[in-house]
Amino acid sequence: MSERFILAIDQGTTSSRAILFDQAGTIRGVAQKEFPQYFPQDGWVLHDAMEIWESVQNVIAQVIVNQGIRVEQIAAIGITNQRETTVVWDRVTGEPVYFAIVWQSRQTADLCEELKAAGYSDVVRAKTGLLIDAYFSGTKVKWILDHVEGTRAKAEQGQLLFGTIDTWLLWKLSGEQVHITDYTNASRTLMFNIYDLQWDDDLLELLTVPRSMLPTVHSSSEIYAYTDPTLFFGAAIPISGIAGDQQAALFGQACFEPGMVKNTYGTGCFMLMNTGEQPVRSTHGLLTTIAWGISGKIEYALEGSIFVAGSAIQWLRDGLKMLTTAAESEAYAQRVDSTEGVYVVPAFVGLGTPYWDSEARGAVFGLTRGTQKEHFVRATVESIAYQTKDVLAVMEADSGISLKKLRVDGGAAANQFLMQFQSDLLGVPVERPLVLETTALGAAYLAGLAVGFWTDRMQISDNWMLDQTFLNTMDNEVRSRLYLGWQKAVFATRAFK
Ligand SMILES: Nc1ncnc2c1ncn2[C@@H]1O[C@H](COP(=O)(O)OP(=O)(O)O)[C@@H](O)[C@H]1O
Ligand SMILES: O=P(O)(O)OC[C@H](O)CO
Repeated sequence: MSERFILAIDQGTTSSRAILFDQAGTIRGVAQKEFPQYFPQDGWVLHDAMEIWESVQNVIAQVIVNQGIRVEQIAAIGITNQRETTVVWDRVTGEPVYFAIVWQSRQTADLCEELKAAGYSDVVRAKTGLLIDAYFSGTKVKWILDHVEGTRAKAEQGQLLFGTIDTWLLWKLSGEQVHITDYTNASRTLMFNIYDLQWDDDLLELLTVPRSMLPTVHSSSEIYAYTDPTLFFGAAIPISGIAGDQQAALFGQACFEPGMVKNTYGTGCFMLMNTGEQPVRSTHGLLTTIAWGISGKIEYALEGSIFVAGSAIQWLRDGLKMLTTAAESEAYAQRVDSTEGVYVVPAFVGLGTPYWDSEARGAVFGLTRGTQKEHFVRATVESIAYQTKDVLAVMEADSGISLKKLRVDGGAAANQFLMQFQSDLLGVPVERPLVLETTALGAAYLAGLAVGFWTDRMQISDNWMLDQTFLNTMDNEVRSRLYLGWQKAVFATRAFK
């Protein structure tokens, strides 16, 4: 019999990918497609949900054709997705009623300030593990119903559906039959109680979101539906794994034991620590979130969220035209020994953990007549590592665990300079696995476990393979001095409003 594969769909903030994995967890085919980003106003970030769906169909077809496999060789499909991004669509026409409001978008910041001023922060945190912030889906749904003509009446009549991107893709892949999400994605909506595992009526009332719009919430690993045979070469393939991309990366990195941590360097940067069956409440701006729910058991994670990481490199490339590719940032950074005191704080859409400051905007400090492009690029790359240090400090404080090593992944983890600087700044080893696409791998594992392609987590842990370890080479004194400069830069950025 011919070899079989799991197909992972990784629907990220800037691109969609379809990746074929074999049983060893090795990548056997990749197709990727970027899609347009829309920035219509300061701090707003939108996608077109139909463009996302088209990009996903495109990469699935491409990977099948390019690898020359038959669809019957795909044992199952796993979906992983940019989280929180909100789509509202008409259940009859299947058409979105508005753009997808992206997780990064600040367009509901005012509404969040109102909710905070009215004293809802504690109740929201107690139920959802989250803070009131424009990042999460709840206020985005309300924004659509409040601003897009005719939508509230339709929603109240049960005509509209809400979904994060996993739900939207499952709906489309299943031939518009199935309206389901998983625990990890539900836990990012601001409407889901992560302790009793239900949509929360009080929060729905607060956000004026009709319950009929919401998907049913399932585990992260089970057969949810089969692909519509009219879509992909006539095949009905089981779709059997769903997780938000950061939780999928935690799974793909085989961080199965409490205390294990991974950091994913993509558009944003997200550090998650597995806390096991015990949800840990943060006092420093970390989020309590569902790591996954499998076979009736929920496991939790602590998360630090950085809104702008790899996208700062895209800004250098597309906005400032300083680079032609993101990868070039490494060579520029290495061409100088330091930034000569330049700091870039890429708070383009505010700051996440631990500051949660919606109003902050990007800033540059320490420019002199001698500042060159190399210093500027290096400072931008370094900002990703500094933000990570901010997050790690509070992660250690809240969990009581001091980090022994950090597992890394995501597109920007390919940057050798960044990884070395990260290890130097944290003072701990940084471990990069052979497969950097751990987000997709995690979704593949979740899908494969549900159909018996893999048997258990032990097999998955055995598949994890090291590519490179980066060891600290920096003096304590230098580290303290550099970090103090960063802290001053953040302070000054936040003061400028
Ligand atoms: N070598 C590199 N150095 C720095 N940044 C990089 C490098 N390669 C990719 N990136 C950045 O990583 C991001 C892409 O990573 P990816 O994991 O695909 O993100 P996402 O899933 O959020 O779309 C982009 O923002 C890009 O600018
Ligand atoms: O697209 P990424 O990989 O930056 O991930 C986005 C996150 O899921 C947002 O919460």
